[in-house]
Amino acid sequence: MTDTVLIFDTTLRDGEQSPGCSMNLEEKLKVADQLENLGVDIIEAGFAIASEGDFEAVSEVARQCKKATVASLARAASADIERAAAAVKHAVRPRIHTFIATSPLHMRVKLNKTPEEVLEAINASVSLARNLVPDVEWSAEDATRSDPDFLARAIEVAIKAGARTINLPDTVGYATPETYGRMFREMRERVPNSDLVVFSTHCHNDLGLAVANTLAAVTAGARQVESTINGIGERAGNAAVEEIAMALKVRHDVMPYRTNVVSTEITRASRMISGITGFQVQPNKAIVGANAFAHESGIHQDGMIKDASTYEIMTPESVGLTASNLVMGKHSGRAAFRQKLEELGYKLGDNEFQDAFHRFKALADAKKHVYDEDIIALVDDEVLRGHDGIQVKEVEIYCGSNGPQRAILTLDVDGEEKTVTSRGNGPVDALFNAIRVIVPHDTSVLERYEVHAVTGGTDAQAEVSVLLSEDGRTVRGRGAHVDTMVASARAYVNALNKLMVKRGKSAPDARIAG
Ligand SMILES: CC(=O)SCCNC(=O)CCNC(=O)[C@H](O)C(C)(C)COP(=O)(O)OP(=O)(O)OC[C@H]1O[C@@H](n2cnc3c(N)ncnc32)[C@H](O)[C@@H]1OP(=O)(O)O
Ligand SMILES: CC(C)C(=O)C(=O)O
Repeated sequence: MTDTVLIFDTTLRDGEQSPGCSMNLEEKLKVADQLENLGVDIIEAGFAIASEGDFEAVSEVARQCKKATVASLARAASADIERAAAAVKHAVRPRIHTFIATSPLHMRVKLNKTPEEVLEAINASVSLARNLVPDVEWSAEDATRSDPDFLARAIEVAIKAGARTINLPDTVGYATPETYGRMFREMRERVPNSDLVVFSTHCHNDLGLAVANTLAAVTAGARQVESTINGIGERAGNAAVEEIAMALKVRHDVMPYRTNVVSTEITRASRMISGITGFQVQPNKAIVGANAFAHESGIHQDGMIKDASTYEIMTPESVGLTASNLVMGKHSGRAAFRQKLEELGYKLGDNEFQDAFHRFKALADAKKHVYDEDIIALVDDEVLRGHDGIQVKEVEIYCGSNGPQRAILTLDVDGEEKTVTSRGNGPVDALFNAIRVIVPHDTSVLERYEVHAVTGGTDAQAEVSVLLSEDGRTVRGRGAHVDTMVASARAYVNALNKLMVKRGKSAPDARIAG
């Protein structure tokens, strides 16, 4: 059996299922490009039948990818499978990933099917998919709560119908490393012809065990792992690609398997995803958290000075973090800024770079020290709104103890500038009221508004995060600026742009006030 573990990245499908985590086409193409740089083997680009937008995204990712296999998810339904086939057909290596639940609960309550009907559906769906593409993956949704005897029969049917990859998801994050590993061993042993297929993991993190379960299954013979950058995904998320790849690299002594991941691209990928989705990585997150290579206490610092291996089991460089001696300030030029961005894991296009550089200069004028965290916030902010149809042009706020507070706001709505003055119960309320006047969106609700300082000091940049919901859809927006009110306007408008995309309309629709 091969020692190579294939990485199936589902950031663009399961990752995008995180509430508030939608990506537009341009962002998905950018992520797919970085996933190829990272060396993932398979990119699940979406669920083609879900919407026109998903179909277009899968099709365009399929056209763009040069090395990776591109997959689309599909239910056990002919319309889903045909749509998936049409979307992936331009890929160098197309794959259809079809699934159906096999647990008694899901079959009875959700699918309203008998086990025999589910077996028929597996046979029909995998056979149809195999007629359309040579590479078919079949998943037993909720495998870990399925009856092992039935699961074995279902896998046998899928293999007979032509599936090349058999994925056994822990859909609700219920497994433990022992039970998950045992399931793989048992299925590999008892299902006929199981040596002809690749077994795959797909772990959710409801109990914080997603990576541990994934690794247990690899030890038990799985050779494909489904995972996402930063572990984003439905509910508590999926197993994190970066954690799996580094665990296999660092503990090769006890897990003698390899992946094709280029580990030095990890930081870049992680920052790109948090920048695009607005999901910040928790500081103590393994591998990519801000504190993953930080040492604060004296004994640790003493050890680090003597020999870094006293407290570091991998080098920051191995995950793409490079120590910098570039001090950035208002006298820095483009060359230093470009170098700094590279060190921080960013690769920007020419226009993005120029815009980011101008904003960096403005920031350096306003702020005494420009720290790496400032540049990260600034660039993430730039990446976020490069494609937005609605842009914040000017913000003026009148506030203080003698209300009512007032905001004068100018937005650019698809090339046309609109200015309004609004009042509110505090400056943020006044500002958001002004946005609502220019772009009416009465059906959406502001669920959350959060502010945090990027660095210490009273001249620190504020990073604002906003969660808007409408008809069960949630979107998250982020904005950063030395002025908290400007950051707030940028965050709200960023969320609003995403909401427009989710509604499937272009930003400046008929509902925009004159
Ligand atoms: C575990 C996972 O992550 S699975 C992937 C989850 N991702 C998503 O659902 C995101 C995209 N989903 C969507 O856009 C929509 O749910 C769609 C387009 C797929 C379907 O939309 P709708 O037709 O309106 O159906 P709806 O979402 O209300 O219900 C799902 C239907 O699919 C059925 N279904 C669920 N899984 C499967 C399956 N694997 N095979 C066949 N049918 C299935 C359900 O039983 C239900 O059927 P019913 O309407 O006859 O009761
Ligand atoms: C469709 C499958 C692979 C899935 O996402 C899950 O079971 O969590």
